[in-house]
Amino acid sequence: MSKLKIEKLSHKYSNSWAIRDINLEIDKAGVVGLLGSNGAGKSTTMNIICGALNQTEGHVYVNGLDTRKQPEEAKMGIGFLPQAPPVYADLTVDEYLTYAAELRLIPGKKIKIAVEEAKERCQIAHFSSRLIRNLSGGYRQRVGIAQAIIHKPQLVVMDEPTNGLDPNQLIETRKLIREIARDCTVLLSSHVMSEIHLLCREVIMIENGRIVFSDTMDAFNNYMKPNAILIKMENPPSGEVLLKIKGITRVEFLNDKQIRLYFEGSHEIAETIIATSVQNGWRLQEINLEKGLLDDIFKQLSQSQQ
Ligand SMILES: Nc1ncnc2c1ncn2[C@@H]1O[C@H](COP(=O)(O)OP(=O)(O)OP(=O)(O)O)[C@@H](O)[C@H]1O
Repeated sequence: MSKLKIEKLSHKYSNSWAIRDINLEIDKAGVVGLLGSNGAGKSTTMNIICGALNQTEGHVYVNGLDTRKQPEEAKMGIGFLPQAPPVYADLTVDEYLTYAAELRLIPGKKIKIAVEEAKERCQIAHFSSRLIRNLSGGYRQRVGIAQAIIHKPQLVVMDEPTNGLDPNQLIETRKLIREIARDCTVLLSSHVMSEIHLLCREVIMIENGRIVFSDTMDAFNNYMKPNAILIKMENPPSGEVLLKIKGITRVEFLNDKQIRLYFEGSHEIAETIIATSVQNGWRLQEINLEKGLLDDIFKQLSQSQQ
């Protein structure tokens, strides 16, 4: 049974759609990244998965349970770290985690042990009686993560968990997330591509409320690399001659002047093609790396990181 299954999920705020027709299924442990620029729809999707927001259309199943029809049972299997950690600054770590355990309906006798275990896993036991307001951002985030795992859920949803952390805190928090994901699925959102690369086994990319990519990290790496080049030559040679250029793996004639060349290796292939064309009088008129949609996505992502 899949840990998380989403079917035709859409959500509308007043009269505009924030997410549209999201479908996905996750059934293994590990970190799954939800990648998208600001406003792409990550938080909306996560809030719906965790029952903090009711969707306009579609279904979410956690461990096979429909989150709208059986919300209490479904929520037993979910831990949630929202974008702003839901901690109370005036409570100590112990007081807050005890409260979180009660909210999660952990039986009274088992609360103490659940709090101790969560503190141990998040390495915050030495701060048990410290007021949360006196913790650094990184440790406050650890307390947020501790409340998300206190009931040992199989699915932990974290909305931009490393946002605003300094470089040291970032490394430590990512390490902790990796450890947590050893025995459960962590669905983590980020608008930072490098973070997704570092942490995730699978990637779901969302733009303008729609999934534009969903596959393994390896497939994502291949998808991100442009591997075709479109050229136009006045006097092109045969395909066999083009295949002799180092790195070219396939030649596709689109018409007698336009050709798509598939290649392996670096983008310097463009320079090789230009030089070879000049030497042989092929009269190259146009040359473009083919990336299509990705250019737009990258532009948006880089803008959102500025
Ligand atoms: N409460 C709201 N009322 C109206 N529109 C909203 C509301 N919350 C989000 N939106 C809009 O829905 C879209 C998706 O927002 P969402 O917060 O889900 O994106 P996100 O990918 O999480 O972005 P960010 O990284 O900035 O949090 C955006 O256009 C946003 O402006």
